[in-house]
Amino acid sequence: MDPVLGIIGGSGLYGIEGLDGAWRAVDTPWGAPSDEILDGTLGGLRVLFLPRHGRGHVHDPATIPYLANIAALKSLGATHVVSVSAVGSFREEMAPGHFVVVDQFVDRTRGRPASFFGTGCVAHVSLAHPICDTLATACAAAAREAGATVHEGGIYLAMEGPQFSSLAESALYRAWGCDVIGMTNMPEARLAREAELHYATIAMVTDYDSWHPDHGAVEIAEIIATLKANAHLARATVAALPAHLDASCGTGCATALDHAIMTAPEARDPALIERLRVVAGRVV
Ligand SMILES: CSC[C@H]1O[C@H](OP(=O)(O)O)[C@H](O)[C@@H]1O
Ligand SMILES: Nc1ncnc2[nH]cnc12
Repeated sequence: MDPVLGIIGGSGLYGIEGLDGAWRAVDTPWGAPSDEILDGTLGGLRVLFLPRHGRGHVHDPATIPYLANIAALKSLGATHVVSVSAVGSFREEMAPGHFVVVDQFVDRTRGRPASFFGTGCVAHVSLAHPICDTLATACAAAAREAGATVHEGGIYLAMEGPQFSSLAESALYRAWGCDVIGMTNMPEARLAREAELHYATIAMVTDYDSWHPDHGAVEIAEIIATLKANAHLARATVAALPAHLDASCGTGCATALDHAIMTAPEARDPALIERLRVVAGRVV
């Protein structure tokens, strides 16, 4: 099966230059995604682009329709999903303007729907390695080719927001060993794994969060300025990605549901099973 690349564009990335295609409205059993999806071709590969916050930045981190976003990409045939996200940094060496291809998450979000499964069909997928190793390698190679300074590996702390962290929280997350902070990659990564999609994140550092003694509080103006200054790198990275995509996977993303469903076939809720066909049709 040829790979189909879904790209979820975060803050500052609401379109993709050079992606020839059409915006398509998609509906899912979990409602509409954040926006229409740009379905087109880039570098000979089918690419599906979805602006996470919607064009014009309409959705806040807590109310982004994460389930619909992942279901919509899956229903259009995505096999891989790359998140492009703005983050704050907890490390001096991960400076504003740098890209971090993260490999782990700590999830501090609260109350966001975080699973396609539930009463009537219970499933437990592994999230020990939430990032697809092969896809992350491709992201790092593409970002380097684009001319970005790239850090391979890093722990992304997903906070609830929408306010930025307090100084005490920032110091605590840093002491925990986290590397970058954002508000959106959870539950997105959980849902991508449940939908058996290869998922990776290119985190673009926009600021030093609030722990840094030489920098003041996080200001949105600083973040937007850094995003604008590095937009060309994000665009060039996305353009370079198709050539680096490798359909192989050592993480087991595409078979994540093989032994995950606990509910006996005769005890399953037919209505939930019907909805699940969109994301888990291989096993339900
Ligand atoms: C514009 S700063 C805060 C905002 O940016 C990040 O979103 P995304 O991952 O979609 O780029 C961060 O998580 C916040 O939602
Ligand atoms: N410092 C920060 N905290 C949370 N999300 C962010 N996105 C960009 N910078 C951030």
